[in-house]
Amino acid sequence: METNRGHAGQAEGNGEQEERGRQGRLPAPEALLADLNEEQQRAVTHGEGPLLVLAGAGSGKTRVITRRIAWLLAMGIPAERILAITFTNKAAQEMRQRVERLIPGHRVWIGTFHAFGVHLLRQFGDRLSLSRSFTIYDVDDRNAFLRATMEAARLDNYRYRPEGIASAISKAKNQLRSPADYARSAVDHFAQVVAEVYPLYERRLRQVQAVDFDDLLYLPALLLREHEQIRSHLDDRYRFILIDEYQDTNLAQYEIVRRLSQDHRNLCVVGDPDQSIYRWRGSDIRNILDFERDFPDARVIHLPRNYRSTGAIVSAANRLIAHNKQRKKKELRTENAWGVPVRVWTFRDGLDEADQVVRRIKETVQAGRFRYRDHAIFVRINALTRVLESAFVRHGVPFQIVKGFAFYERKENKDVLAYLRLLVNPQDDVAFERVVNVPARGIGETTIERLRNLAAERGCSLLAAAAEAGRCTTIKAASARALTQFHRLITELRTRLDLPPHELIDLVLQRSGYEQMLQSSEDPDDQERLANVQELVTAARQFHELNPQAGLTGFLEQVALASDVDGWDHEADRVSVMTLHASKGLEFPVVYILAVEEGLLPHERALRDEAELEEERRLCFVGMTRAMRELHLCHAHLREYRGVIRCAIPSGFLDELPRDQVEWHDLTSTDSNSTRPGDRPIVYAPPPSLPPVPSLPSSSASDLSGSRRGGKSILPPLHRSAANGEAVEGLAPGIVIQHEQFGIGQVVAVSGFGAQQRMKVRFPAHGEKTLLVAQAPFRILNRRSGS
Ligand SMILES: Nc1ncnc2c1ncn2[C@@H]1O[C@H](COP(=O)(O)OP(=O)(O)OP(=O)(O)O)[C@@H](O)[C@H]1O
Ligand SMILES: [Mg+2]
Repeated sequence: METNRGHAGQAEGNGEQEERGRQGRLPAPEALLADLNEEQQRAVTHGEGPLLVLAGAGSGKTRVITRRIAWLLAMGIPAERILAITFTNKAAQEMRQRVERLIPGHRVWIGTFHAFGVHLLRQFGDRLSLSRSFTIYDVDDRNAFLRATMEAARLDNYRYRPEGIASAISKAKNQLRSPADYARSAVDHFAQVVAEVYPLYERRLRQVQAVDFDDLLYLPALLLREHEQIRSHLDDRYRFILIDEYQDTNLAQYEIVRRLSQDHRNLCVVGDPDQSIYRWRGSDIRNILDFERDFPDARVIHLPRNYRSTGAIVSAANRLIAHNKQRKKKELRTENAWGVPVRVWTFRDGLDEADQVVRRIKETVQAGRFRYRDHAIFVRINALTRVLESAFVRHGVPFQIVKGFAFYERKENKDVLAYLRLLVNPQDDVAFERVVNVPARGIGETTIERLRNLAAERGCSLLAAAAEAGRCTTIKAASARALTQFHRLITELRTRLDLPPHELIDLVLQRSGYEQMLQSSEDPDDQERLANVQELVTAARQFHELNPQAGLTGFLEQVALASDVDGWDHEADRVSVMTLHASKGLEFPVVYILAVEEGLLPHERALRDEAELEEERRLCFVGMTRAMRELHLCHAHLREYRGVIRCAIPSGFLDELPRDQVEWHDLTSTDSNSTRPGDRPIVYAPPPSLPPVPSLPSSSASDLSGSRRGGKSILPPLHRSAANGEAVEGLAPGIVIQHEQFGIGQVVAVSGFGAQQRMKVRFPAHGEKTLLVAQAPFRILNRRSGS
């Protein structure tokens, strides 16, 4: 019996050295090497000069970084001379703790590139006319700000959406192209519009003392490029630089690294080109492939052995990735046991897939083979988690969906955060506009428009203009009063900036009337919103306890830098659900990858582009190589995606796995869960011209329900509630049903109870119908995703 031998979580070992560290004794340098193989030891003990560790998944690269930090410290290198960069804040936190266990009390700076960027800008931003209290705009803020910039410059009459222009600017920054660089190469009309907007956007951002997310890399790169004194100071300060997941650096990150390791070339990077999955965000795999060209004297170390996964998993992953043409040939090897075969599961539809996977996990846990926390489910896109959520609830299985910043993206929390941002940076016009009339203060859009004009005339912020509103003839007296009151509120609150962040949030909630607004609301959702903003107070308190010196600015910074995986609690005994992208660097005893289907994995975006297809294959490879003991790949015949139910074709990636080593299980018919090792799955070929289901005329929709394979319907039987006259559980607006006569439709309203329960359903081919639930012959097909 396999009893809880695996561990889930951030990969990188928990050897006995760490135990020793916990007991407070500093390990002798050699003790740090005991549980490393020869190549790892060479990497850890490498002296000065550039070092590239190029190695496959699960071969101990992250362990090398952690151990090398400890080694350098044990060799007497002062902590402040070491800089370690990880891919997520979560990974940084883990690494910090692991080093802490080896060398208690160390103070090495370990964080992401973005956090390092903030760190530099808070120190040296003044060289770029940036005050210490600058605001960090997230994507929403940035888009709103760009829109406002275009409106102010009367550039909003083009047919291009601000989001499109914003992402072109983002790309330019990641490639270190200034507005002038961009303008020089702008040929088509879109590029010319971008070239016109980009400098205005930059100028206005600086006026309001804000930076966007890309600036956190772009500006430090400029700083290091243009201020030699600062560059050489930092180069000297960070004598030893270590970077994990180097294959996913972009040009701006690369520039920062290069500039910091010019005089002291003690740069150690580790990575795996087969795991480069952020091309769409500007990552450039060439950074790792060209390392030897950039540093001709670099020492290159390959780690030969995978410690993470069973032989079966390693073999399957090897076979998949071998199909990429743009790669250096390399094979993972492991000395671990072969283990159980990789399994491919075929389901009827996505609902069935979620249901059966969750059920299987529950059975495995009940049988004592693994814990819930040993399991992870990966999906290509977030939208697929919705169906899983209800399956978990139905089966009473504890789970966590790793979408860390969703909490901070809730409207109410963004409102409260906007108040805080405005307190820290009164120039922050985006924050001002967000909260000036929340709660309602009788300040309408016309007033705001006039206030914007006033601010533009005076060349001041909206908040400063608000103080003067009374003197502006175009603003109505009542609105002007409201504006000056708002100005007074913010000014008063600003005098309390010395309070710890959670106390300040409390004060803001009370004084702004925000709490009162939610408390007195009749809307039941507002009670939940109230709970959320109170949770924000808790988050701030916890932050303060851990970082008593960081203050409100530190808290806002943490919020701004939060990424998906940061909210993940790897110690909780829950099944983890996350995107394949978020799974990078982690490991779990049991992994399920859902919806391994054409259009999802590989994503439809990649179907026509060979380079993108290879990136999708790498993404699949990353997911597979997270598994330590068991790997399950799932696909279904029907998949609901973007509110449309489609026939789904198994991913071509499944065909690339070693057929004789993978077990295929077809669960599309209730009586057959037979195992046929070595068999190909029975591929359900959809009729060639089948359009998305909801637009089907009802006759073809019933054809679909009659589709047969092996003599069995591929859909569940019709729900005939007339037979028992009961209300149907789980019926709610948004749910997609199939009616015997009207075909597929979406529920728009449900009313009444028991035998009297009615639902209003919109049928594409028949319009809206109100039906008595207990009488209607229908079945629930699926929830509508994206609703
Ligand atoms: N020498 C070793 N002996 C035993 N276990 C090891 C050794 N080196 C690494 N491991 C273990 O192997 C697993 C993978 O290590 P690690 O996460 O460092 O690999 P990686 O190369 O960083 O993987 P990835 O490419 O997925 O980021 C971890 O559980 C780690 O503890
Ligand atoms: Mg790693």
